[in-house]
Amino acid sequence: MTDADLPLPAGLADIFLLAHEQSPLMVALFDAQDVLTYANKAFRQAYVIAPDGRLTWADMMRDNHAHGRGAAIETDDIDAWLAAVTSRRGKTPYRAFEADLCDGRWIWMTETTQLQGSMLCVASDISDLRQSGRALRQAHVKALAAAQTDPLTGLSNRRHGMQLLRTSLSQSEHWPICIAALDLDFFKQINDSLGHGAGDLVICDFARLLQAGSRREDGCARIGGEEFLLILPAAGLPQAQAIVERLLARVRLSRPLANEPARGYSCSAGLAQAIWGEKAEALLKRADAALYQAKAAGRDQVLIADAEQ
Ligand SMILES: Nc1nc2c(ncn2[C@@H]2O[C@H](COP(=O)(O)OP(=O)(O)OP(=O)(O)O)[C@@H](O)[C@H]2O)c(=O)[nH]1
Repeated sequence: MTDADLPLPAGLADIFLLAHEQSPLMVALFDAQDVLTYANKAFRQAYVIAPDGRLTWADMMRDNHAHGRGAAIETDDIDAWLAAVTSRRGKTPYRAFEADLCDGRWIWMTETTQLQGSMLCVASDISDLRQSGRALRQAHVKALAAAQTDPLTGLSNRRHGMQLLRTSLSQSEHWPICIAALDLDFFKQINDSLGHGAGDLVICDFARLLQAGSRREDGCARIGGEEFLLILPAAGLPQAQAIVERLLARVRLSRPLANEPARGYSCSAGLAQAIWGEKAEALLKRADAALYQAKAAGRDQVLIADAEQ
C-alpha cells in the first residue's frame, strides 16, 4: 500500500488540531510569505503571541526582542540579527537546532519547509535533558553561523552562497533554477568622493533591498566587495527577470545616505538559468559574463546569459 492509498479517518483535521492544542509540543505553521497561519497553545505561550492579527516571523522576533520575552535573542542590532538568521531560515527542506527561551526553557526546534509553500515548526522542551556539552554545542553553532555570514551585511558569505547554490542544483524539485550576479555601479566613485563609511552604508542598503525583495527559499550572498549573488529556486527566466528588474527599480529609488539625501546609486545584473548537470562555478561564470555585458551596455540593467559559454 502506498502513502496515497492510506485511508484517512473522517474528521482527521479536527482530531489533529485538538491533539496539537493539548500537546506540550510547540507547533506552528508559516505560509510562503512567512506569515504565521497556525500556532498551538504551547507555541503561542512560548513566543507570547496575541491571539489575532497578521504576524510574520520577523514581526514575532522583533516583538520578542523588544520586550525581552519569547525567543532569547542576544543582539544590540535586531535588523542585523534578522538578516543573518534569514540567510539560513528555510533554505533547506529540513533543519533542526537548539534555542533558548527567555523564560529559561531550552528547546529543540525543527523546521520542515516546502518549496514555495508552508514551513512547519515543531519544538520540544529539552530543558530536563543532560546539560553536559551544551556550552560546547552552542559555541559550535555560533562558530558555524559566523563562518557562513558576511559580517558587514548579515547575508550569506561567498562560501555559504556557493554551498546553497550547490544544494539547490542537486535538488530536482528546485528546478528550474536561475541565479543573478549583481554588482553596484561606479561604486569606487562613492568611496572616493564620500569615504569608505558611506560606501559601507550603500552596500548595507543594497543587501537590505536584496533580502527584502526575495522569497524565503531564495539565497542572498555577498560574494565580493560590491558583488552579490541571488539564487532563485523554482523560477524560470521570465519570473527571475521580473524579480531582478523589480530589485533594480527599488535600488534606483533608494537614497541611503542621510548626509547626501540626493545621492542615489544603481546596480547591474547578469541572469543565468541553470542547465541540468552544470556545476555551480560554471553557472556563476555564465551569470558573471552577462553581468559584464550589462556593465558594457551602460550599467543599471539586467542581461541574460547565453546557454553555452
Ligand atoms: N566601502 C567599501 N568599499 C569596498 C568594499 N569592498 C570593496 N570595496 C570597493 O569597491 C570598489 C570597486 O570598484 P571597481 O571594481 O572599480 O568597480 P566600480 O567602481 O563599482 O565600477 P563598475 O563595477 O565598473 O561599475 C573599490 O574601490 C573597492 O575598494 C567594502 O567592503 N566597503
